[in-house]
Amino acid sequence: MIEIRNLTRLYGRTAVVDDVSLTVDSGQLLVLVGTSGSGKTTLLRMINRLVEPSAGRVLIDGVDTATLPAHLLRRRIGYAIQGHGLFPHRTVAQNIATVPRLLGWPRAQIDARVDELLHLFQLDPAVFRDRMPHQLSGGQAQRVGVARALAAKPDLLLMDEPFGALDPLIRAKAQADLKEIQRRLGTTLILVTHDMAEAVALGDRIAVMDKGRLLQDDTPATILTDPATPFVRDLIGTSDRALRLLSLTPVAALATPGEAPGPAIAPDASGRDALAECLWSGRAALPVEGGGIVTLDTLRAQASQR
Ligand SMILES: Nc1ncnc2c1ncn2[C@@H]1O[C@H](COP(=O)(O)OP(=O)(O)OP(=O)(O)O)[C@@H](O)[C@H]1O
Repeated sequence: MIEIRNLTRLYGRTAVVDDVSLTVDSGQLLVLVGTSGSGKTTLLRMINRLVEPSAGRVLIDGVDTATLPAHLLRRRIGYAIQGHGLFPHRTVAQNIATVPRLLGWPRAQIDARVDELLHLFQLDPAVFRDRMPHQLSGGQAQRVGVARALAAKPDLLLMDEPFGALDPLIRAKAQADLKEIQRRLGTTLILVTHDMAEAVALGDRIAVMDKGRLLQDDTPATILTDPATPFVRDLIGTSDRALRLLSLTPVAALATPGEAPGPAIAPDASGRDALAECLWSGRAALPVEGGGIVTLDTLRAQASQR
């Protein structure tokens, strides 16, 4: 569990992070959103002490991080940034191996871990192990950056706009992969993004910042239906909030008894997918694989402010 207590960072007399308190449970994915310059990166970097707080504390599993040497703390916390930050003169394998080597893992264990991660990110080790960063595409480099952050199996992973440079298709795939990996490994994850769709797709919780202050910290559904301030409402955007809300719910949770004609939809598709299929095929109800139907009426009720 991460407990951020009254964290403040001053530059000169300006508080760029201003008395922020937040708790992130183990295994949770918290997304930090906010306008440019609102203090997201500074808050993130105070957690691994790349930036020292001016006031306040960070506790990881009850231990005050100020009591640990900063370089040891950073080896325990994965950190991935936009533009990947790979070491340009080291191979992909050497980049991924950075923290395990610092931690003194045996050679064979490091090699096995590098291959495991390359497979996980769909990069064939035979092809990519010995490549240099300049021989990678932007998307490949970014995946290697995330693999490096995960290498030593950190319990906590901090990510700052990790998918910023990816095209929309690869980005959606990378998001799905990350969520799956995070669930499987039970990693606690704090991720900064500008992209509200990404925040809604990934976050167990979304924390909204403005001018160094935390405005709201809630589930995506509550942020969408009950924004705490006009700023939060504007940030999440009002035009497609109904669709975002639908994207949060799997069809299985919307199914009701009954029968409907036409091809069935998968139970793990989202309500948004179901709506799109209804509109596209001109149907008012779809059968759900495994039983039941999802109707336009149910989708309409789900998509409105409750
Ligand atoms: N080393 C520094 N010295 C002085 N001011 C700084 C320093 N680092 C950050 N700031 C200021 O602190 C504020 C918050 O910056 P921060 O990078 O945390 O914001 P952000 O929300 O991550 O922004 P973005 O979304 O644009 O990355 C900005 O106004 C920035 O100019």
